[in-house]
Amino acid sequence: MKKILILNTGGTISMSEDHTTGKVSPTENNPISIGEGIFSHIAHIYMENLYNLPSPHITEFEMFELKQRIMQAIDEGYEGVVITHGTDTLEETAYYLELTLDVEIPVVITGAMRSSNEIGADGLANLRSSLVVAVSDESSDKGVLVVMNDEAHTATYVTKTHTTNVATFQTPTFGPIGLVSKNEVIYFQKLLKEEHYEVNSVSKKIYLLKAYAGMGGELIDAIRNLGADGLVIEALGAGNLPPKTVPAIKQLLDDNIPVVFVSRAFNGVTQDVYDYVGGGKRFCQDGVIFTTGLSGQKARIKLLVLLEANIDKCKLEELF
Ligand SMILES: NC(=O)C[C@H](N)C(=O)O
Repeated sequence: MKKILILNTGGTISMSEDHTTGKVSPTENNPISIGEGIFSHIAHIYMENLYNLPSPHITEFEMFELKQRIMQAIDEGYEGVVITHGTDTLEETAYYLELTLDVEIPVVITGAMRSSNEIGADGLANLRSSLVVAVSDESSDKGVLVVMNDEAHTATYVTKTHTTNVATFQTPTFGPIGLVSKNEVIYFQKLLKEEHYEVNSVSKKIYLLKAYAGMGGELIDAIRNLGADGLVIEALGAGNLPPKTVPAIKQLLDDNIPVVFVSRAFNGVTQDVYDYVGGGKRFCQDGVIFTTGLSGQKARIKLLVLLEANIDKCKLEELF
């Protein structure tokens, strides 16, 4: 049997509901800890409580420490790692690990939409599926995987699509890459591109803004005044912004602060098509970086990782 490390970081999977008030909160004894015993037929399991944080409390510091802990786990001879995490920011941690870990062993991240003592609680079921994925030899070249609701998704493209539904994690453009049955995972697809960067610090300030009709440049100016290292904007359509934002964007670019556009639309990629004031064509000529299919939160993680890895700013465009 394989030796698997489970790293708990918190989230609903580690919480319980107070049946009288309906409040859901972290408990002293992590309810997921019984998984070590009940799944001992799947793997030799070792469980560690790294944190007990709701995922809105997770920052780049915890992501970095988690990455370091996984690298240490490889030296300790673990053959797979399963991370339990709150679902709100799970996709960001997953993508951070995807970009910063260059490892052969399966790394799987999971969570739950219902706390441990709610009817239909999904935490243990997701943990079981994650262990099935982590012990499979076929999982080793698939990058960091998000396993929820009997599906395996790539960290790069998966996103939380529903506030409460257990089928919340989806990959909008092409679906899950694998399905988990009782005893095995079956893969149907694989990511074409893998990229890894060496990160040894947590120091950059990257901001994320969403565009809207009538938007001006005030927030963009404020972000520049905060000493931003980079800005990601969820732009309109294929990559356009209202005209009043143009001077503020130009100022950022003049100051050599990278600006990345994703689309606020749910599907599709950004493209420099429109040649009007605020149109994507002009922003692209000015030096704004356009992304291919990443969401705002993922593009933010990528810009953060690239800058922490000291990638030359003139290379950023080709890496997006
Ligand atoms: N389902 C969950 O885990 C949501 C919770 N608020 C968290 O992200 O910690």
